[in-house]
Amino acid sequence: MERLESYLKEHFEVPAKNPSEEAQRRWRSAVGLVKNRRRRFRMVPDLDRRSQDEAQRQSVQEKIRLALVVQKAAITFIDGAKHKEYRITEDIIKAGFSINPDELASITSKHDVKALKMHGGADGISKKIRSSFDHGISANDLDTRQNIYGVNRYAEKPSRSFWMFVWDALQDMTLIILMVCALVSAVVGLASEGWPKGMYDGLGIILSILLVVMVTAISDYRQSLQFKELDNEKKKIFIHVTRDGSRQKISIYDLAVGDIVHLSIGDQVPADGLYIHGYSLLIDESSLSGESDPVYISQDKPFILAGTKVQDGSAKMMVTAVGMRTEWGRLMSTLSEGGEDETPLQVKLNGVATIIGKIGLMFATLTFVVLMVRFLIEKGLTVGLSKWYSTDALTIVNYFATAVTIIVVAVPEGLPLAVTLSLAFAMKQLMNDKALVRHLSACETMGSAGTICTDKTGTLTTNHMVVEKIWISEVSKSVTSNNSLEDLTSAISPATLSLLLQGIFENTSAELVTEKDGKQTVLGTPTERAIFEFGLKLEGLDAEDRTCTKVKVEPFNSVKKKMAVLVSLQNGMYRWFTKGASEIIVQMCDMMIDGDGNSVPLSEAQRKNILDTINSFASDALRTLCLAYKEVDDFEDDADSPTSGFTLVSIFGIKDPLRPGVKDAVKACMSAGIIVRMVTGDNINTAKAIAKECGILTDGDVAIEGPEFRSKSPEEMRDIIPKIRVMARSLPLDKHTLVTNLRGMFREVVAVTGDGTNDAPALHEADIGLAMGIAGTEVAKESADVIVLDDNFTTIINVARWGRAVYINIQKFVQFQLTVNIVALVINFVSACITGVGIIYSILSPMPVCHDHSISEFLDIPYRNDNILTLVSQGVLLSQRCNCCGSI
Ligand SMILES: Nc1ncnc2c1ncn2[C@@H]1O[C@H](COP(=O)(O)OP(=O)(O)OP(=O)(O)O)[C@@H](O)[C@H]1O
Ligand SMILES: [Ca+2]
Repeated sequence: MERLESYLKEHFEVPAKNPSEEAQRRWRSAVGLVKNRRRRFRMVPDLDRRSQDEAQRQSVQEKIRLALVVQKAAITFIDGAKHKEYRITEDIIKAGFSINPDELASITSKHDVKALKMHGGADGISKKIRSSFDHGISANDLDTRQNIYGVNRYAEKPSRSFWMFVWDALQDMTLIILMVCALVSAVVGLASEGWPKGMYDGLGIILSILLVVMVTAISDYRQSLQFKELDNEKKKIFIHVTRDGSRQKISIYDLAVGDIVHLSIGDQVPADGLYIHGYSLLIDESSLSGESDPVYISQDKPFILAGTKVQDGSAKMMVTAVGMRTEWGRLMSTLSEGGEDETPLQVKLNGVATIIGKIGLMFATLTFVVLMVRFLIEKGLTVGLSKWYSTDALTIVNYFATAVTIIVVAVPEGLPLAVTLSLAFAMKQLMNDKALVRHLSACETMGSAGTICTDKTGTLTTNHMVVEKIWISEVSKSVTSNNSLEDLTSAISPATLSLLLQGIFENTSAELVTEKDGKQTVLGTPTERAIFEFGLKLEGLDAEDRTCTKVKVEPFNSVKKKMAVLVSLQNGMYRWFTKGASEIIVQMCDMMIDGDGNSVPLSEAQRKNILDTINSFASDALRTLCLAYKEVDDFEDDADSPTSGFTLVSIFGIKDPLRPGVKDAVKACMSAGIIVRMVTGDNINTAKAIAKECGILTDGDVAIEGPEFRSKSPEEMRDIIPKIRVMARSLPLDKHTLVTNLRGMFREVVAVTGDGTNDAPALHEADIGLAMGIAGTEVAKESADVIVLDDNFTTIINVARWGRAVYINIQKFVQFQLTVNIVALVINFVSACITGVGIIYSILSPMPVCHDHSISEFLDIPYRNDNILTLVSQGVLLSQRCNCCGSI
């Protein structure tokens, strides 16, 4: 047993995530006896093909990179470069457009500034494609538009038909041998015993083979449909556009040339386009060109390519090319599906199948030898060995078939596939439970997770934020009802109020939009929406015209934890507004506004008072944000916003209630031995209050702030990490460090949740990365293994449950399958003298049984990372007790 164990360890062990190519090749070559390679390895990637694809992708990338660099150079230096002639066909004119689709596409893909100028810039082009920056396109002529300029889809490989699966199932070596046996048996039988009696044996074998083939093919086919469905689900991406004058969310597949797309941080650009308007838009082109330096996009360099990612900033873009007319489309269509990395369990079971297969082969040979010897002895004793009849040949063929049957029965080909089947089943169920599993192995790994590092905002809380308290010019007020709002407006001077409103409405990334049905809604992140809606409520009481223009915007990101805008005032001055994490903003302030709206120096007592107010808001589990401003005479174009000399305007306390069910989910985790840790960008007191509420933080646990955590030495980290339950004011990098250490120092299996672009490294590093489906950015989703569609912590627990369910069911399945195999083997061998050919056997056997009602119990079953070999021995024991034969 021990030797077997080390054999399995040596050859059949791969890490769950990003296995090395060497490990992947090793186990493949260690798999001996395989009856049907095509089927057995259907679910694992073809490594040669994968490296070919990778090479191809790199060469295409290199071409794009060169094209970009050379084109840029060519346009600057060779001015008179000849342009290809594009014709405007009848169809284009009839549809009311006046630019050729290929020409339009080439302007963006080749960064052709000259051609762009020739067509009158983005403005000129928008007229030629009947779009407008403010209204977008009209949805009425979408079809004509898509007819002429194409649809935003990439050429896909046709999916495999049912008959291809039948063909695959027929590639089984043992089945082929049996078919030959059947033919021989039929021919010889016909010759010696005549029609129809002589046919029976052969026909029997053929029918059984057909049955096995059909059952196999049907199950494989159904599974492939299921995977396809999940695959389509993965590709569903939505994006904001302006169409018919209103902002709406559409699938990227419905995007058409002329659409005005709103891009924000973390988005993947869905089509080629021209930049119209925006703020510090930074684009990461590495997915396309391999070039790792991000580029700033502006009016002078307005070309944005599909497949690139928005690293910072926000912008509006007009689509100029979609689908296969973009470089990205071409790149995507050259790639075949590389295949999903195999899961550790799959690999291990391949090892087990190999061992059993070898035993089976031994038994088969032995059986054949025993049968032959017996036959020869009997023959020698009766008719003598010199006389041979055709019935003898028939007997030998039948013996041979029996031996082959033993192999059919003994090699548990279904074992590795059962993992896939079981995981696929769990994936489907999880899909209904609002978790989209992107990688099969995640489901399996999740079952063994020992730690979950979770976000706070939106995961533990509902993300429906409302401003509940405000502090302004030294008065702190609760503002949940209309009365209290009136109280507020009467307590502060009009000048103060107008400053507050300006700060709210200028310094925001939220937007008031009119939807298709004429309703007005506020778009933006929940925090932004809360403050904006609060502003709207206030404004209703005191309508104020806002007469300043935005000059510069520094969008919010979770590293800086603040955002800033610069507005120009009517008196020729400029004013910076900033808002963000309370402690950070307060540090930047040395003044505050008083009741009359004047800026007065901040005394130490007042500063202390302010910090106390922040803490008291935070202890009520409110999210705190500060708003401040600073007036300046002038500004530099590429300088960042100032970091000192601000005047504090107000502190907001925003309520974000706990999600229902989170408390129970945390409890369930605890009793299952999974530790929940909260890693949040929010204030430590807010974090602590929420953590206590949902049971994550109890007495004796540690809550720490990101900066303090960062400054710890490795030894101190080793001490403190197991105790950390809450990490507040963390940077995305802190999350990454925590995960790396938990995995490295403590060998824990770590699940991590994340939503931001900056969370991507931690999601990637974790054993299981879970991205938020609603609040999460495309970049985060791409690095994750599971997408939590409803952003709910309870869903994460369901993933863990299913992970365990899968493991436990596979345990059961292994036991069952081995019992069947071993019993069949023994019976076949023992009854070697009887030439019965029975091959009615397949993975008909247990479709892993996990029903909804039982799933909740799985977390209660203590998780044991049992060695598969323990299972094998259990299986053997079980088979000794079992006196029924399931297969013959
Ligand atoms: N739009 C915004 N403008 C300015 N400041 C903001 C904005 N959104 C959040 N903040 C501030 O930045 C802080 C950190 O936000 P961050 O996105 O890093 O984490 P989070 O989303 O609050 O927490 P979690 O990591 O739990 O989701 C918040 O606590 C808040 O004070
Ligand atoms: Ca976050």
